[in-house]
Amino acid sequence: MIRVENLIKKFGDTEVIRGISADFFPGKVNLIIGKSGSGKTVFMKSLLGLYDIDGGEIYYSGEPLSEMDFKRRKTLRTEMGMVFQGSALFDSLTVEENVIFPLKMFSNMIEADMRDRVNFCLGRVNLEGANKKYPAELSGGMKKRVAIARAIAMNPKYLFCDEPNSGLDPQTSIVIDNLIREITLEFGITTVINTHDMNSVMEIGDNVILIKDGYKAWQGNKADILTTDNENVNEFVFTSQLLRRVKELHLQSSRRE
Ligand SMILES: Nc1ncnc2c1ncn2[C@@H]1O[C@H](COP(=O)(O)OP(=O)(O)OP(=O)(O)O)[C@@H](O)[C@H]1O
Repeated sequence: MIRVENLIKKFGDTEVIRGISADFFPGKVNLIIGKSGSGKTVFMKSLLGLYDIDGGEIYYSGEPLSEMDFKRRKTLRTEMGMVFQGSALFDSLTVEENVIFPLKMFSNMIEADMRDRVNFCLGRVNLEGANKKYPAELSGGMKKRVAIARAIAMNPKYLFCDEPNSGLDPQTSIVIDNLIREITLEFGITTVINTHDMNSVMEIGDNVILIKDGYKAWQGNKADILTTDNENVNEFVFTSQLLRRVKELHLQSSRRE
């Protein structure tokens, strides 16, 4: 579990994250949504310990991040998987070399066990047999799946994904969303995803946090989105005609029941 208490992050005199508190539970997909520039990336980088924060605290399984020394932070890093925008694979390495990379860097496993783990992870993302391919030979969706396989190679407790669907078509996005959700549930991972993608929110949003101008403007789940009268949610989520219509129909049918 990750607990964030009254997180504040400034750049110079400008407060970019303005007192956000939130709990992220294991086995749940937690989505951070918000307009461009609202603070999603700064929030996630703060969680990862990439920024020194200016106030508040982040707890990993109850342990304050600010009190972790270098050695403890390094161990924590091995408990985190990351899927970056654009997949961030090493182009000169094969699929299996990409996935084995964190194991070689951070584990003491023997080579045969590492190979087994790589094959398990590639199987889990339905990429059996792709071991010897290079990223350039893969589609965008396949690259994302390799990135997910690499992110789970170390059996992480926490998984962070920054815009995992960027550059993917809607159908492939759903495949990736569902894969992340299945893995989150199956391995009891605490997953935090930054996204703009409303399809993702309605598909896998167990716990959704809307950030506006650096503060938490709303929190709920995908079902709550259809019923809330929070103006910030409606402004952000229902800019799409289609979603607005879906919400109207949903409210009409619940009034009839
Ligand atoms: N290193 C930095 N120095 C100064 N200001 C920064 C820095 N990084 C981000 N900011 C500012 O913090 C605010 C939040 O930025 P952030 O990147 O978190 O937004 P975002 O919600 O992730 O946007 P997007 O969806 O476009 O990625 C912005 O006003 C941005 O200009």
